[in-house]
Order: sequence, then structure tokens, then C-alpha cells
Amino acid sequence: MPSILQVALDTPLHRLFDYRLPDSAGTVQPGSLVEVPFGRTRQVGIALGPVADSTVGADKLREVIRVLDDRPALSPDILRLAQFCADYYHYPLGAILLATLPPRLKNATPFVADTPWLVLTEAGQVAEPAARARAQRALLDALRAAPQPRETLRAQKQGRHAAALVAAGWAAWTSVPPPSAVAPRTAESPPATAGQQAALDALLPALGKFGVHLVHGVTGSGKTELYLRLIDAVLARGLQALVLIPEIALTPQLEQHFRRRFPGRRFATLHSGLAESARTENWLAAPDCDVLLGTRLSVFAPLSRLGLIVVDEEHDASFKQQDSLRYSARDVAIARGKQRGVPVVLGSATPSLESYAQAINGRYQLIELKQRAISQARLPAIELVDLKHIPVDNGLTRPALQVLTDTLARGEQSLVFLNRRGYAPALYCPSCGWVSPCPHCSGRLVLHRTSHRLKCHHCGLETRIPSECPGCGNPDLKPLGQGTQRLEETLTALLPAARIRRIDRDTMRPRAWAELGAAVHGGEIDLLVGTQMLAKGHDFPNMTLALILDTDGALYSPDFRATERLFAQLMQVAGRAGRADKPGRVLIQTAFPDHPLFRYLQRHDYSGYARALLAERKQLDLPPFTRQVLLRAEAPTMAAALAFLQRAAALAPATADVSVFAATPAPMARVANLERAQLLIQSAQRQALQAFVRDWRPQLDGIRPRVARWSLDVDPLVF
Ligand SMILES: Nc1ncnc2c1ncn2[C@@H]1O[C@H](COP(=O)(O)OP(=O)(O)OP(=O)(O)O)[C@@H](O)[C@H]1O
Ligand SMILES: [Zn+2]
Repeated sequence: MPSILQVALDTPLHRLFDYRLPDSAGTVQPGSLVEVPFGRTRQVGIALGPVADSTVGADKLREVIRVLDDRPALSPDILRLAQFCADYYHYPLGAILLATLPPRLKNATPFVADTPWLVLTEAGQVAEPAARARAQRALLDALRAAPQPRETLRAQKQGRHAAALVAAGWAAWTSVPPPSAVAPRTAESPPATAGQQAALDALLPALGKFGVHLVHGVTGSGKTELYLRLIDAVLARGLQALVLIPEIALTPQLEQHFRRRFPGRRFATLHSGLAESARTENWLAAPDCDVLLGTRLSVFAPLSRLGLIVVDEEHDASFKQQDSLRYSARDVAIARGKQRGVPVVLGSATPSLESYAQAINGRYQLIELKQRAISQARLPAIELVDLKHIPVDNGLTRPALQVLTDTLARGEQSLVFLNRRGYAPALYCPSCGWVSPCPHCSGRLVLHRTSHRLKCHHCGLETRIPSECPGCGNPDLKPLGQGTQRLEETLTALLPAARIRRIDRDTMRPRAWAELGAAVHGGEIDLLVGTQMLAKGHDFPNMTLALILDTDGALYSPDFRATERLFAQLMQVAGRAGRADKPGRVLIQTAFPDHPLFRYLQRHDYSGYARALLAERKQLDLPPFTRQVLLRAEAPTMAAALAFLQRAAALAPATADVSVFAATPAPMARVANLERAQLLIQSAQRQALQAFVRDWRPQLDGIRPRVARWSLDVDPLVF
């Protein structure tokens, strides 16, 4: 009887694959990476374990090519977490498992040997190729032979081999001191506020077991300090903390803060902005680090001594991945906490209604920080500028300009928020009405003046700015509406003395944030103009004014989450003002000052508005009172996309507890030449909905004619 190994591969197929294991391979630990033949190619897969029997005939079974024992195996808890995701998101296990690995480890070429080596001689010269190859072989042998490779390599670090190891991507194995060698010191921290202390008193006893704790703390209430104290307690027990944050931009800032606070501790960061080699190194270092700080993908990082998971700004939409595996890192974090028996702390000044509802009904522990941490700091006064009565010029009203001028005169900083990047949302022909359509999408091409382009923010198309109207030849084309570039231009003209900096996706690279932070703190900037990037987590003590332009589009949007999102965004932007000793002020330009959202906002009443929205959702049978799954289809024609969905609806198992709605065109109906349609499925019972999709999904594979693409989105956030 040959032994048979079950292997997960990165394919769209919802199945696992059996391979014959040669006797020479010995026993293979589940989670090991193996190279196997697949069709006419070879693939790296994850060994899941031996199986007694295979449906494939013994003569048809192909053989494992080799076990990649030069890299660590996925731990059992990651295998379990991936299995949860496969079941919950109805996505192939193999694709999930391979996606958790940094790209370098997925290469079948020997991991150590394929990377460029820097081998130095004793004299510090770069060694000649033959010597390099010898050193490489010697190190590989050492790695294979060493009963405890890390120990061995650590010893070698003293010698000249260190550089070679670093270059080979093994830095993580060598530069990490063993846990006992670290003498933890905690840097000076301010005395906790009464609110922070009360929160700690509630949270500390929760360590050591699973539970979800929602920290609802007003902007500037010192949630970061609370996390730090909690993490301190976790590290003192010899355990690790995983901290998930929404934005790459915030990592350097936060990392610096954490490092200063815990000198001598081992940190690792993971996010998609890291170079491949750094990402691989950090991933390898994760099992030995004390604190892992990262964006959503780090929820799958290998952490052997996990003791706490923190999800900061838990309401943020970027925790949800919008393609391939459409997971919510917040929800996966909760699943991981549950599997590992570890507490999960969700923090936000504006929690998602999903989380807040769970806190109200008692499933999550609700912890509130109601005051700003700095004793003199008050929440800012919020005023509305009524656009129905006050004229706008280039997007700005007179009162808005006046407060900007006053703030500037006092030597304080301001923030101007406009959630639209580019110069203008469209280019317009006054004579024939042409409005820069994207040839491939249902959206408009956005005018970018700085790069002299028209750009589609949906499909990425870029063209030069036409010198005359493509419709009628009129040479006098006009920008339509306001974007951040235009606003920057206007403000520069109106406030020539102000030092202005624009912050949006066109200007910011992750590295630029540290420099920006220093410039704002150092008083080198008077005015920040930007998109929602500005709204997240920044703490600038001299910033006293937040000016918010044109957010009305969201007030009457058909998206049922639009008001929730707008409210959170406005609260977050407003929350950047007056965080220290100087009082803050917020001005919002709106044509709908009577909208109830503003009443709650002016009272800083998150919980009042959240409860009002929840009551509405309950009445309308919307999430979080119902669970949703969206089947999305894309095809060259809308008719084909809809036909696929109608066929899918006809195949739906009849279940009393589950409603299947009519297939409809997506709100953004065409992107990159594909028409998009969707079919909504919903149920008050998660279990019923899950069971429904489990039965239904396999049938979708068989629908003919096929569409270009279809996918299931469990708990969809964007429609
Ligand atoms: N116990 C404390 N004593 C004095 N100052 C504190 C204390 N805790 C936090 N602070 C300060 O209060 C300010 C706000 O803290 P922090 O940025 O953590 O707030 P936050 O709750 O994360 O806010 P947001 O949700 O707006 O990002 C920071 O300048 C921080 O240094
Ligand atoms: Zn486009």
C-alpha cells in the first residue's frame, strides 16, 4: 500500500488532490509545502495529511515531487482558520491557504539558494563566485542538519555568514533573539485617565479567554494608550499581540510609537506596501515576535503564542477585501480569537452598526471612553453652513474662508476635507453637453491637472486632455465640480501666505507619512487639504479647524449604508480638531442642514444616531438584522449577466428561511467593458443562509452559457 497524501492547491476548484508519497519522503507534517505535478505543470501546494484511500485509482495517482523542507510549514491553527474561511466564504481551501503565504515561499525553487547571496571574505571583500557557492552549500547543510536551526544560525551570526544569511532571506531566523534573552523595559507612559483605567479594569480580567470587547471611545480619548497597556499585560505573560489597522499609511507612525513604548521587544509589520523580500522576512519573523502590526492580511500571520487581537478602527471598510477571497479581516480575527481562546478587542470612535448591535445585545462587551484623554481637550463645536442660502465660489463659501483666515492668523492648523481626488470629477463641454465619459465604464473620466491626464478611477484608463470637445469641436472645455487638486489651487490663490499640503492617493506613498507627520507636528504646514486618508487616526495637537466641503451626495444615496458611512466619516474628520489644549471648531457646508444626521453629529451623539439607524434597519429588515450574500456576475452584455443570475435563482434550493431577490444591474453597471449584475440572497438566520449557499454553490459551476466572471460575496459591504 503506497501512502497517499492529500494536498491543497491554488486552483478555483473546490476540491483537494491526492498524491502518492514516495517512501523516501518519510512522514510529512500537515501544513508542509510540497511540490507536485499538476496537469502539465508543477505547483507548490500544502500537505494536509495522509488519507487511507483515494477515489483516484492507484495507477493514476501521481507522485509528490518533493517536500520543500527548506521553509516552515503552516501551523495547525492557520490550517484551521483557513478551513473556517473556506466554509464561511465558500471559497476554495487551497486558494486561501496559498494566499496566506508571502509570494517568495510559493516558489518551488529552493528558497535559500535562489536568492542572491552576498558572501564576504574574512577581510570584508565580496567573495568570488566559487567561494560563494561553497558558503551557500555549507549554510544549507547547516540548516538541514541542525536539530535547532535557529540556534545554530544565531551562533553563526557572529561570524561573516550573517550578511549571506540576511541576503538569502534568512534574516528572520538569525536576528531574532530568543524570548528569554529579552529584558523587557516599558518606557514612561502618562498616568491612565479615569476612562482608560476603568476600561483596563474591565479588559485585564478578560485576558486568557475568548471574548469580543468593543471599545467605543470618542475621538482623541486615548484608545492607543489603552491598547498599549493591554498589550503590556499580554507581553508580560510571554504572549504575543496582533494589532490590525486599516491603513498602510498608519503603520510607520504607529510602529514608531509602539517601539518607543516597548524598547527591547520584537516587532514585525505586515502589509501589502512592503517589498516582497521584507514581507517574506517579516512573515518568517512573526512566530517569534512580540507584537505584529499590520493591515488585513496579517490576520493570517503565523503567531504561535497569540494572546490578544486588537482591531483598531474596526468600522473601516478596508478590512474587507473586495476581490478573490472577499473576507472581512475583523470577522476573521474574531473567528481566530475564538479558535485560539484569545480575547479580541475592537476599537473605534464610530463602531460599525454590526459590532454596535452585538454590543447592545450583550454578545460583545461594550467599553466606553466618553472623554478626550487630554484633560483640557473638548470635543469641537460643529457648525453648518447652509448652501441653500449662502453662495459658493469654487467650492468654498465666505464663512468657510473667514474661519480659515482666522485660524491661520492665530498660527493654528486647519484641515479641509473633500473626498474626491483629482482636479475635477469631469471635463465638460458647455456647448454640446459632453461630459468626459469613460469608453469602458459607466463612470466619468476625472480631470487630473498635475499629471495632465483624464483618468478613470474604475478601470485605470488614462488619456491626454483633449484640446477640443470630441463631440462638437468646441475648444473651450471646462472642469466640472471640485477635486482636491482644484481646491488646493483655489486655496493657494486665496490664502497666499498659507503653507498648504495636499493629501490623497495621488500624492501619498506609505513612506511619505512619517515625513508629513513630522512637518505638521513641527509647524511647517498650516493647511492640509485632502480626502478620507486624512480622517484616519492622526493626532495633531495644533490642528483646531476641520472644514468639510460637499458631502451631500451620501445623504440621499440608494446605498443603505451611505448614512452610516457618512456619519462615521464626518465624526472622524471632525475628531481631528481640537485634540489638545486649544478648542476645536468644525464647519460643514451642506444644502441639507435639516437632515437628522447633523443633529446627532452636532451633539457628538454616536450612540443616539446608531440606535436610530438600527431601528430603521430593523424595520426594513436590513443588516445587521438580516444576513446577506451577493452573487455577482460580469459579462460582455447586461443581458448575459442577468440571464446567468436568473438561471442561478432558478437553481436555488427552496428554503422557507431564505429569500432570493430579483437579479439587477449593479449600481456601477459597467467597468472595464464588462457589464455587472447581482443577485441578493438574505436570511435572518446565518446558519440557514450558510446551508443554503453550501447546497447552491456547486450548481453554479454548471450553468451554461458561462459568464466572464462570477463570485459570491458573503456579508457584502459594497453593492
Ligand atoms: N492617559 C493619558 N494622559 C494624557 N494624554 C493622553 C493619555 N492617553 C492618551 N493621551 C493623548 O491623547 C491624545 C489622543 O490619543 P489617541 O490618538 O490614542 O486617541 P484615539 O482614541 O485613538 O483617537 P481617534 O479615534 O481619534 O484616533 C494623544 O495625543 C495621546 O498622547
Ligand atoms: Zn473606465
